[in-house]
Amino acid sequence: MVEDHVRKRALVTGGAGQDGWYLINLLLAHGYDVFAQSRHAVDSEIHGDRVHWHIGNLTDEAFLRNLLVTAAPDEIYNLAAVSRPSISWDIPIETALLNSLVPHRICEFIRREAPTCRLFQASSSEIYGDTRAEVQDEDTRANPGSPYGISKAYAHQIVGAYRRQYGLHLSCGILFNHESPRRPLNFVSQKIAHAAAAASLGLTETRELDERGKPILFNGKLYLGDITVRRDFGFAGDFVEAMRLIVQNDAPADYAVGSGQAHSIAEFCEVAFKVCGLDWKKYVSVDETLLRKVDSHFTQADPSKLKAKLGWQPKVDFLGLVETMVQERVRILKLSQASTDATGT
Ligand SMILES: Nc1nc2c(ncn2[C@@H]2O[C@H](COP(=O)(O)OP(=O)(O)O[C@H]3O[C@H](CO)[C@@H](O)[C@H](O)[C@@H]3O)[C@@H](O)[C@H]2O)c(=O)[nH]1
Repeated sequence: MVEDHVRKRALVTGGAGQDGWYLINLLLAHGYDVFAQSRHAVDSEIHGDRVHWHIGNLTDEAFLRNLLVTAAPDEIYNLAAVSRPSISWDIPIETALLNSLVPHRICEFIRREAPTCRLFQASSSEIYGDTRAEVQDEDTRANPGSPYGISKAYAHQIVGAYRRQYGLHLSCGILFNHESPRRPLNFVSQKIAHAAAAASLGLTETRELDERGKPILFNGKLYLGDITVRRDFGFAGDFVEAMRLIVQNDAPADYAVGSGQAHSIAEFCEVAFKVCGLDWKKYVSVDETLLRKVDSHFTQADPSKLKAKLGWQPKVDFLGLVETMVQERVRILKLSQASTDATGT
C-alpha cells in the first residue's frame, strides 16, 4: 500500500471517454490519487469510488480554475476534446474553445501557479491533414483540414511553445487512430465490429443507429463512406501506456504514437467479418452521403522515437484488436438479446 503523502496526484480531463477509462485504470494501478473531469455525470460502477470526479464544462473558466486548484495535480493528462473531426464542422466554435483554448489555459495555469506540474496533451494525427508524407512523425509538417485538426494543431503548437519558452514539463502525444471495445459506435472501427457481430448472430437490422440515423446493419447491409482510406489503427490500452511513459521521462517532448502500420477500412471489414466466418463483401456497401469532403486519406505513424527513447512496445496488433472488438460486440448483443427474450420487449 502506497502512503498517502507520497502518492502522486493526477488529473485526467475527459476521464469518462475511451482513453480516460484505460488511463485511469493504469494510474490507479501505479498508486496515483486520481482526479478526473467529465462533462456529464459518471456511472458510479466505473472505477468504483477510487476516483475523485469533477463534473463540469472545461470551457467554463471558473470551473477549470477551480478544478486545477482543487486537484493540485503533479500530472495533468488533457484528454478532453470534441473528438470527432466530422462533427467539428457542426460545432466549430465549441471545438476551438475546448480543443485549443482549454489546453492553452492549462499551460498558463501551470506557468503562473504550478510550474512543477507536468502536462500530457492529447494531440492528433489529424494535425497533418490530408498529408502526402509516406509516414508521419514529430517533424512532419502540420497541415490540418478540419476545425478539429486545426484546433488540435493550435494546442500542439502552444504546448510546444510554452515548453521551449518557459522550460516547463509539457509534452504532446500525436495520437493516431486508437480503438478498443470501449470505442463509441459512431467511429468506423466499432461500427464495423458491431455490424459483423450482428450479422454473425443472424440479425439483418440493429437497434443501434449510424450517422444517417438508420440502423448500423440495415436490410443485412453495413453502409460506410470511403473504404479505401488507410489508417494507422492501434489499441487504446497501448496508447495510455505511451502517455504515462512520456510524462515520466525527465525530458518533456512530443512523440508520434501509433502502431507503424496502415490498413484500409476495407481491410478492417475483411478481418472483422472473417472473425465471424463471414465474407465482408456480401455485407458492406458504400453510401456516398457518408463520404467526407475533407478527410485524411492516409495515416501511418513512425513511432521510432517513442520506441527508442522510452522503450514503448504495443502489445495488441491489428488482428488482435479487431478480433477483440468483434468478440465483445457479440457478447453485448447476446446479452441484449437475452434480456429482450426475458422481458419480452
Ligand atoms: N465514422 C465513419 N468513418 C468512416 C466511415 N466510412 C469510412 N470512414 C473513414 O474512416 C476513417 C476514420 O474515421 P473515424 O473512425 O470516424 O475516426 P477519425 O475521423 O479518424 O477520428 C479519430 O481518429 C483521430 C486520429 O487519431 C482522432 O484525433 C479523433 O479524435 C478520432 O479518435 C475516416 O477516414 C473516415 O472517412 C463511416 O461510415 N463512418
